[in-house]
Amino acid sequence: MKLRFTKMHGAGNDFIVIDATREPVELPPERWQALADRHYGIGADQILIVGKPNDPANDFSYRIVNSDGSEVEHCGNGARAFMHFVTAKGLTTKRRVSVEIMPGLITLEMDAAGAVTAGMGVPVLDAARVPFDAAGLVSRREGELDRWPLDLGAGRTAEIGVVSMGNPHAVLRVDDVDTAPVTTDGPVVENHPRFPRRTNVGFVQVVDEHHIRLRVWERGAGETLACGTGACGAVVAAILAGWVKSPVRIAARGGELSVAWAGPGSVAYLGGPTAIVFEGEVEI
Ligand SMILES: N[C@@H](CCC[C@H](N)C(=O)O)C(=O)O
Repeated sequence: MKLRFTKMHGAGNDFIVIDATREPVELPPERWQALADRHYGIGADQILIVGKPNDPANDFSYRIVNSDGSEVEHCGNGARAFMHFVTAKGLTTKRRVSVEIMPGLITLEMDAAGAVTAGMGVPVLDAARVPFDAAGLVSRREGELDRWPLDLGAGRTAEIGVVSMGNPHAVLRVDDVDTAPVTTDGPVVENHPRFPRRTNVGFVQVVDEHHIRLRVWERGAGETLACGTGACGAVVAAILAGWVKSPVRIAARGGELSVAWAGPGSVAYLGGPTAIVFEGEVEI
């Protein structure tokens, strides 16, 4: 059987997008993993499955699968690419759509010039709900941010903030993202036993009060060229700590994102580029 797909990216975070609005598409995790493989498959950081809403009051539903085959809660660049996709494919003529994802509803908006802003939901700041197991740890409070000492083994400790954007994020401040231990400490933090659902790991360099540089080691995908929920998690942590003020420009390796957040209890908004790269058909 053949499956039609669209290859997209958002600031270099790349996706296989599948239209499952007419008929559902279900594959086992190892098949998704094979499609995302960069040598034997199409290649992608995530697979986005566009579906019909469960509640007819909403416009769409949307599932996200990491390149390791794990299904996850949220994907910020994916959400922006999603809006671009449903518009380009004529699945909607609306400029603003409500989309069901695992943690709840998100709202995506496209302006007349085609730029998409994703309402990413209200960040969860309670460590236990990230989820992060802080039992027995004492945090160092910086502004409104708890910075937790995380044991990395071999006598090393990283100081992390934790935020959930629906999916979990650990945020570390570094002096220079170019020399940060993203590919070595990233997987250690991702799989740390204090994160029962694993975590995404953001390494933040503050450039000035409206500008950060960011590299993200993504749960289930490794380092990506940009991460939208990672950008939101990093900006939320950085605002709480008093390092930056909203709105914030995020320089990622694959392009520039922007995040605006008015503070605890408010929705975070994500902007940035998206593109369709090619269309294809694959045997499944
Ligand atoms: N690239 C994404 C995040 C995708 C999910 C993440 N790897 C997770 O496991 O939570 C983004 O743009 O947010």
